[in-house]
Amino acid sequence: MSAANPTNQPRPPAQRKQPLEPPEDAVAPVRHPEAPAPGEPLGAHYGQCFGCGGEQPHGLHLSATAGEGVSVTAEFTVKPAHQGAPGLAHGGVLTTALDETLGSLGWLMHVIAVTGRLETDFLRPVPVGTVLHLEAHVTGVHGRKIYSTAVGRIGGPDGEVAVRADAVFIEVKVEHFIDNGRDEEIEAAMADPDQVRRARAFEVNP
Ligand SMILES: CCCCCCCCCCCCCC(=O)SCCNC(=O)CCNC(=O)[C@H](O)C(C)(C)COP(=O)(O)OP(=O)(O)OC[C@H]1O[C@@H](n2cnc3c(N)ncnc32)[C@H](O)[C@@H]1OP(=O)(O)O
Repeated sequence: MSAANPTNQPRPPAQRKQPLEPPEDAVAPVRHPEAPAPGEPLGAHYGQCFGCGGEQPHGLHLSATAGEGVSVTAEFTVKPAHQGAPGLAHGGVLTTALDETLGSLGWLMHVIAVTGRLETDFLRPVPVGTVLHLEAHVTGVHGRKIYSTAVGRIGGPDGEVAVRADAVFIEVKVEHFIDNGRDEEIEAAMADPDQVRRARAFEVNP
């Protein structure tokens, strides 16, 4: 009997861990013709997002920039509110930074996708005050599954690798949010006067 599966019953398919590498018949990701140009900041997809929103006082305020192909770079400054051990970033916060960076790749394909599986490797501790430089790109697309990978470096694009992650995001329709999110936030987001942000949330066309 294993600790991860104490009853040793076979898991139903939906609960089985899915591979993080694209399958052999995966296709290359396609950059949308109207995606932001390389070097253009992506901005926040939602003001209240803990990862990128400007309206979350203790959020990460991560800012992502479009790269070549289907890739992004991002920066996140570790603040005292992000500590786990004294003076060091919490691992869950670092995973959030990776998740947010990977999540922003969808906008380059004009696809809405949510994290299905995300695996983080923590290679170096990250002190408070660090500017974590992140890079993420899509490695393959298979149906609704988007495979991607990200790395976080200390101080700049050539800094020491502190964290890395592989992920599978699953493409969803906007109903995923409308049907599952709390009404008051959904209604406020739909009334967002920022047209780009609203388009990114609700009017994304494949
Ligand atoms: C307000 C709106 C704002 C929006 C702005 C943009 C948002 C950006 C937010 C960014 C914030 C940062 C990002 C965040 O933090 S996003 C927040 C964290 N993530 C979530 O909350 C997702 C919760 N999970 C679900 O809702 C469902 O389970 C989903 C939608 C994921 C799938 O349920 P659904 O019933 O739809 O799918 P299906 O069962 O028919 O499967 C379809 C295919 O997918 C494969 N599969 C399924 N699950 C997994 C898995 N876990 N790993 C790997 N693969 C998986 C499955 O094998 C199948 O493959 P195949 O058999 O076809 O080969």
